[in-house]
Amino acid sequence: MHRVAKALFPMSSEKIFRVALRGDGLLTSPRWNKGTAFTHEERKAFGLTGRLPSRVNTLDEQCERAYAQLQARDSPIRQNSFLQSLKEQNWVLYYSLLSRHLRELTSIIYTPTEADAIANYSHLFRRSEGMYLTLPDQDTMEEDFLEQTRDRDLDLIVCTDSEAILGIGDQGVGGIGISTAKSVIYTLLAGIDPSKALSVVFDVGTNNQDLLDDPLYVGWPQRRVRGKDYDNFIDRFVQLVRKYHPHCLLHFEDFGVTNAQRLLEVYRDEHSVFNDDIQGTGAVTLAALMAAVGVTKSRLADQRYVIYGAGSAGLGITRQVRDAIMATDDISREDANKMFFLMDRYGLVKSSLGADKIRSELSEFVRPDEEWQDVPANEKGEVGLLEVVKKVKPTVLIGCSTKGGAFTEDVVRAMKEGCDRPIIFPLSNPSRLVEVDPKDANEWTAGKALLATGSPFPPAKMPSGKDYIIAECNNALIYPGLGFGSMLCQSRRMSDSMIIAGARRLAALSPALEDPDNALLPDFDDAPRVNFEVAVAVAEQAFDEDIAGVSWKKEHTREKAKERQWKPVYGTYEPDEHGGY
Ligand SMILES: NC(=O)C1=CN([C@@H]2O[C@H](COP(=O)(O)OP(=O)(O)OC[C@H]3O[C@@H](n4cnc5c(N)ncnc54)[C@H](O)[C@@H]3O)[C@@H](O)[C@H]2O)C=CC1
Ligand SMILES: CC(=O)C(=O)O
Ligand SMILES: [Mg+2]
Repeated sequence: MHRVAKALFPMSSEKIFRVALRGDGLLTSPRWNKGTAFTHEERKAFGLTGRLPSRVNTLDEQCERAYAQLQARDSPIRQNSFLQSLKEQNWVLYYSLLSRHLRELTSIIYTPTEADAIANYSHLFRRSEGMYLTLPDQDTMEEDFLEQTRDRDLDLIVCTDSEAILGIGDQGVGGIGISTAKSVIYTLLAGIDPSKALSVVFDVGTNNQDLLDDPLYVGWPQRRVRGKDYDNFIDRFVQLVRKYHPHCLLHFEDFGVTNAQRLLEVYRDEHSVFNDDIQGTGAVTLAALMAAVGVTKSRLADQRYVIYGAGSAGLGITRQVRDAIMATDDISREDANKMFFLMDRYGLVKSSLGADKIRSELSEFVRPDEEWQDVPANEKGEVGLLEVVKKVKPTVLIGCSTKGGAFTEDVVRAMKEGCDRPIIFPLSNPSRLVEVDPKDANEWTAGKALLATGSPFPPAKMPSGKDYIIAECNNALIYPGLGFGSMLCQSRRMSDSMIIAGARRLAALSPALEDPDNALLPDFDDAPRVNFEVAVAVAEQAFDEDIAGVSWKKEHTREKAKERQWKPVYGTYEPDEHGGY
């Protein structure tokens, strides 16, 4: 989208804009459209008088009407479509409505409902929502990129190759829906100006046979391209971002497990890149664990960790927590690694499984076979979760396996036998894939489990009759702040210490600090404040490490962050005689 209007003052605090659009052009621009909120003076000045009914509405009234229209949609997926179309009409109204019903509507535009919207993308398709880069068209990538980004000052690009979407696997071109949803969350929770964000899908084919067989599938109907051709395609794009938008944060979302960590390692020293499933999930889980060990009055280093599902999220969490243990408790990497027991679809990650099953990235965490000789295994020599729990007596059990119900009653009860306050985080999304319903885990542990989930769940009842609020340990509670902090200070990269600083700030806001029976993490309704605090901590850390790229000083971080935030409020428009820019 080309810029057609300019703010007289910086975007966040200004109220007056000179706008070059008129008539239908203005009404069909989601960035500038106000619908019935255009004043009579504006209607005259911009050729809108005959295009709108007479009454001028306030934003409050518009939100009230839109909310009633939304509620008339009888299913979450229809509500998702309604909100998608509202976004295409009027950004201020869309974001204002979401902000007013944050918890309720986040579940519609993000997990769990967005997973269904993505799975049905080709059937729900109405219009473009970002940049579709298809592998066979790569020779025109630079032209296509400039077509959409020329004259735009981008702060953020969210991209996906759609191989591991939200726990529902390979979704081909429909994965653009996760790029846009994550980008919306950046605006909603961190105030990123939506006109400075771009959503991208890399369509490198799909191995989802249902999509390949679907005549209405709108993506490139070929099997996934891998290897050098894939790497070159992604690299072309990253180099374009570096060339034209050197300060823009490049956020990777839902890449497959064979590419996610690898790409992060390749690019993280070159540019400010961030992998949300690895780093965002690692950070929010670290914060929840810090809060949980606060409740049990122990240290991260005192725990025994079973991580069930050793993919991007599982390994990201493991490394993040391991690094925090090393940094906090002066423990060697080798000793810290020994605290973790990783599991995947073939059971415990142990040495006899061999390189065909164990990805090289897991090598630090492979358990020696000798340790498991006395433990029952199946005919393939695989050790299951119940056996691992009985032997290890974990104090922490984290699920990111996409295996709904994997934490069975036997497993949870066995864990409770080994420790008084089991810390159980079934993090898989969407809700139907959760490893254990938190209500059950609470019941099987007589209310002793400290719980957090990836998608929203209703409170569980404690034996006292009090509600136990299930913390939503979703990376959305932290990634917008991590990203905003990095954009704000234009850090050359997103360092591990910046991420740990963000996690510490989030943990310091835990309601469980006030009362151990409270939720481990702040309520999602508080996510904007929380992400703001995270952003400030992250940017301040970048100054401390001397990787901030701005000329202002560290002590101005908070005020700069406030100034920079985009808010969904209408300004006053004046015609721009000179055609804007
Ligand atoms: N709460 C949050 O903020 C986040 C939650 N997630 C969720 O975590 C889950 C995994 O996501 P990613 O790590 O990105 O995917 P991934 O595909 O990288 O990892 C999944 C891992 O689980 C393993 N797995 C599959 N079936 C299994 C089984 N039956 N038993 C044990 N392991 C099994 C896979 O082999 C793979 O290694 C998804 O449901 C995703 O939605 C992911 C990122 C953030
Ligand atoms: C939350 C998220 O990033 C995921 O489920 O993949
Ligand atoms: Mg994700």
